[in-house]
Amino acid sequence: MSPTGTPLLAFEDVSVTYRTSGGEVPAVRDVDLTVASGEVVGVAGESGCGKSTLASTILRLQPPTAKVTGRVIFEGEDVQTMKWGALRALRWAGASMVFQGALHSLNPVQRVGAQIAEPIELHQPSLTEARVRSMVGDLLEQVGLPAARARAYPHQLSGGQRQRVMIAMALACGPRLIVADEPTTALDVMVQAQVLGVLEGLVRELDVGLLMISHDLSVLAELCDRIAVMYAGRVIEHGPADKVFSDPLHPYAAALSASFPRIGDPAARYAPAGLAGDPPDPAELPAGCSFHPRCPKRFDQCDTVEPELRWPAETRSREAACLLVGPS
Ligand SMILES: Nc1ncnc2c1ncn2[C@@H]1O[C@H](COP(=O)(O)OP(=O)(O)OP(=O)(O)O)[C@@H](O)[C@H]1O
Repeated sequence: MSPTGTPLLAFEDVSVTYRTSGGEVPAVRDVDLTVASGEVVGVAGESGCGKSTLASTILRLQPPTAKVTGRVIFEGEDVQTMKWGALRALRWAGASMVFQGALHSLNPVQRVGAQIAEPIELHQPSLTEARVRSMVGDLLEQVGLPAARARAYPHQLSGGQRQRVMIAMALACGPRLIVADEPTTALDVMVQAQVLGVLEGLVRELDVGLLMISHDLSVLAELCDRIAVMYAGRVIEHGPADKVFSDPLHPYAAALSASFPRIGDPAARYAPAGLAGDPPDPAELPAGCSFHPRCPKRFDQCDTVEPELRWPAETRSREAACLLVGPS
């Protein structure tokens, strides 16, 4: 929190619906979540649960077919309604994003130094070329690369080095928030740990907020202070990272936490333990709890009642949307 108690980022009852030829797709539903300065918050869930859609609203990057309701508040201002000038200032300098797969995000025919320099030049056009070059060198060193790598093209770097370049780029304009969407998914486990270590170290050192999105709860458990687990567009569990991972309240969070520690078995890493089937198509959500068709603990009421995200009395800092958790 800031000294005034305002979080850096706050999703307030945020829902996102895509208009498609097949009808409305409710990709995100009623999400409340905050990130404070210096805090690392994780968003977990299987593919299609709405993680990236939620993240896209922070910089108003959602496609025009998406309708956002609720409020996405960054440093006290609603990103979804702010004027274009304020939005331009927000992107890179207020909040920046690190996406999955640096190979696709970086321009293959431009040296990486020039790519890191671009947002700096955009936001501080008065800086001299030499000053920008020196800032780029410093940024590369901050992410553990020699400054001379600025002259490399993306294909001359390893996957881990490219992802470090993406982190350097995200830091270039001194943002207060970094949003990292599956930043290390394409990397092998060792390199993944190194890159995540760099990211976390910098966030803590610079007192930047980090919203980290991943399907891998074990990765989030290592880095994050808090984790929100999403299913079918909703947050279904939220609490301190170690608790959500080691002692999950919701049966879906339990399945996610049980699936990922199996290093070296890539197929198993992505399948939540003991769960049959796939998450529902958001356009055809089941009645009641969206998770009930896959839930090992389902009982009759689950087919008709959609549980609210609530604070169980015995675990004040945690909440879960399950009829088995807390008073019904
Ligand atoms: N532009 C779009 N138009 C229509 N539906 C979309 C669009 N983008 C995403 N969706 C749908 O919204 C839902 C949420 O997708 P989203 O990409 O946010 O999930 P995710 O959890 O980030 O998954 P992944 O990890 O695979 O990116 C999915 O059902 C997806 O098919």
